[in-house]
Amino acid sequence: MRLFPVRLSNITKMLDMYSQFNPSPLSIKQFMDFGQNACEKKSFIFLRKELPVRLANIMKEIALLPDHLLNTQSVSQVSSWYVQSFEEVLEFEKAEPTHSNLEKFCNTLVHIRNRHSDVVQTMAQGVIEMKEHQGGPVDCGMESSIQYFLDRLYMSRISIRMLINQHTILFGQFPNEQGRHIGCLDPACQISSVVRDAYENARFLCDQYYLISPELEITEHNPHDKANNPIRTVYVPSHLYHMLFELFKNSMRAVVENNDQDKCEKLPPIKVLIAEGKEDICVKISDQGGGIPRSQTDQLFKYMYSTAPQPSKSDLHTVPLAGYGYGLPISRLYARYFHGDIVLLSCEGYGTDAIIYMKALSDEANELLPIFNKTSSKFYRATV
Ligand SMILES: CS(=O)(=O)N1CCC(Oc2ccc(-c3c(C(=O)NC[C@H]4CC[C@H](C(=O)O)CC4)noc3-c3cc(Cl)c(O)cc3O)cc2)CC1
Repeated sequence: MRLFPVRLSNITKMLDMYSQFNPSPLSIKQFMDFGQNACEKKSFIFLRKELPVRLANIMKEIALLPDHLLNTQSVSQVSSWYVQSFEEVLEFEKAEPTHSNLEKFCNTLVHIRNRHSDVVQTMAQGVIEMKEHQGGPVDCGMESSIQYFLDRLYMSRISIRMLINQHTILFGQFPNEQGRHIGCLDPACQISSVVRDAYENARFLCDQYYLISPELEITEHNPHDKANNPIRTVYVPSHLYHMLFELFKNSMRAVVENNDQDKCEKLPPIKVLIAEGKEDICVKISDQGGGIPRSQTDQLFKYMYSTAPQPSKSDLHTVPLAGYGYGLPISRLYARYFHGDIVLLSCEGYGTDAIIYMKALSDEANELLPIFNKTSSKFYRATV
């Protein structure tokens, strides 16, 4: 994207200024407390500073990428989206919080969210362009710096979309159609319902492609609740759904492809345990899909996972359980975003357990945000 000198120097100056601030992480409790007595002016005042800070922090890292990645058409496109969005938010830097400006700000956030909707696919395309341009395999130093960068880019993107979604849902066109939800947060998210929802949708794809799918068994364990009511927590249901949908697709692919259906009438079921402790809420997905060697488990979290097919649009209908090679790493980012995690424990020859960890207490579920500083910059210099 060619920028005129005056515009370029202005952006550079503003980037340097805003990237000197550290992003301010919020906890799920803070999102909830604010949302219960939501004030649009306060949200506007906070976001017109916090959004440029988060944008500037990741834009400084985009600028540090190696030229043969940064100069690909796709990564240049992503970079220009960030520049445009950064400039659009800065137009409100000194604006009065009038009704008209608040409405314009909300519309701008919707526009920015839509502009960035294809960042993940476009970055995947950029990595492919870089590999094609290089003509050979990417060395492990380059792969680890790309892994480091993409983890931070997508975590930053998750956090920016969380802030935008909260503001546009709370103060947008339909503020009163939320029921008990506070923005995209559900204060009483029933985990087993999200599990069933994700399972049914993954099963639909599995049946479409393999004409068969494993059954689901759910067990809940909540030692603090004698009545053993369904376990609920304050969370973003769409984040939990994203993680579960990816993990169910992987389990179904392994179970169907690694069980000889001629020999056994039924496929072994996928078993899900939901457990609530004092510190963690865990969702364990256990399958008998044959497992993977311990030496290969880390590979599954790599954005450049070698066997992940790079589907064309048509492929996504014909090979539905495959992804762009980003399903698992991004699912782990969703878990880590609120200080949880996803862990894979595979027993080669038998099957795999995938465990989603979430914080049980909303005041411990703090955003985990990438911060641009000398340490992160050194990482790029060291491995490029
Ligand atoms: C980057 S991504 O997120 O987009 N994505 C990651 C996922 C990948 O697809 C998959 C899916 C399933 C599996 C798989 C196997 C399996 O396949 N075993 C048999 C091979 C074991 C190695 C063996 C070899 O040595 O090469 C060759 C056979 N066994 O256990 C699992 C499994 C994995 C996850 Cl993560 C899980 O949650 C549950 C599971 O049961 C592997 C790969 C698409 C790409």
